[in-house]
Amino acid sequence: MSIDGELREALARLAKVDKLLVALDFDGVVAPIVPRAEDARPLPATGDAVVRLAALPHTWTAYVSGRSLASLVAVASPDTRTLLIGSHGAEVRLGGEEQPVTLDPDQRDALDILHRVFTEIASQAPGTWVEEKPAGRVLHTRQADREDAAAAVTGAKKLLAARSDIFLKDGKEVLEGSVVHATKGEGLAFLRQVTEADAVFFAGDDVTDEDGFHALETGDVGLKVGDGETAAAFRVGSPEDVADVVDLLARLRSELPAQRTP
Ligand SMILES: O=P(O)(O)OC[C@H]1O[C@H](O[C@H]2O[C@H](CO)[C@@H](O)[C@H](O)[C@H]2O)[C@H](O)[C@@H](O)[C@@H]1O
Repeated sequence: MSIDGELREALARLAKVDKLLVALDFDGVVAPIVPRAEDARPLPATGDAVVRLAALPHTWTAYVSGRSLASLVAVASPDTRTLLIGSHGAEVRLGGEEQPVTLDPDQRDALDILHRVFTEIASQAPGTWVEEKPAGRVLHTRQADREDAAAAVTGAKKLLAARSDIFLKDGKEVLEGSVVHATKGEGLAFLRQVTEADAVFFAGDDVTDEDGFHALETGDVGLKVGDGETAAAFRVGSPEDVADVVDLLARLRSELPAQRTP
């Protein structure tokens, strides 16, 4: 892909900041969307650029994902330098050290109810299935007939409408439910704080990534992948394009004289 001039300029500016955080959503950004969640894998070019960035001084890389940490680690195989935000902000791994989510008794009861509703719906809608996370459940509909998928999501939302302790989010052919209120915006703000980054690059493709784009500040760069409304300043079409962008950022930053000596 030829990278648009304004995006190229923004990357060149970003590459020069003292402390840089490069944060990427996983599914649909680092890894192309696939029918089965467990089959998603990073594009090699993106994974390689992330490793090169993480090796540079004053440069942090992060995956900011809706997946549970366990699922993210299984599919992304990140090295321990890459910071991880899982479950849309509810789980954190810094330097290989996990800060797992803990649930109180009321949240555990709510998770049981969420599990029962989603599994009951999935048992009646062929092609749907339920993914388990420490603080939530995901009703996957990608492999279902479109009418069955829509009916399953509508039915689940109706059954959970009165629950103020279960937070629902629409995603790409999924309905996510969580008993912990967390957003990628909070996840990014936390990473900005712990890394003391002077600027942040964030790329995302889904509606839940908009919380991340809204958390960006002056001097940051937001990159939307694919179609749909966005608060990001820049847009590319596909994960393959993201690979080109992250590779360019890694090259620009590694070419700076200050980056050559750790
Ligand atoms: O925030 P992300 O890293 O993008 O995670 C969002 C959800 O991603 C996964 O589901 C999505 O990707 C699957 C594999 O490509 C696809 O089959 C599914 O339809 C997508 O919605 C993951 O399974 C969820 O837990 C994440 O929340």
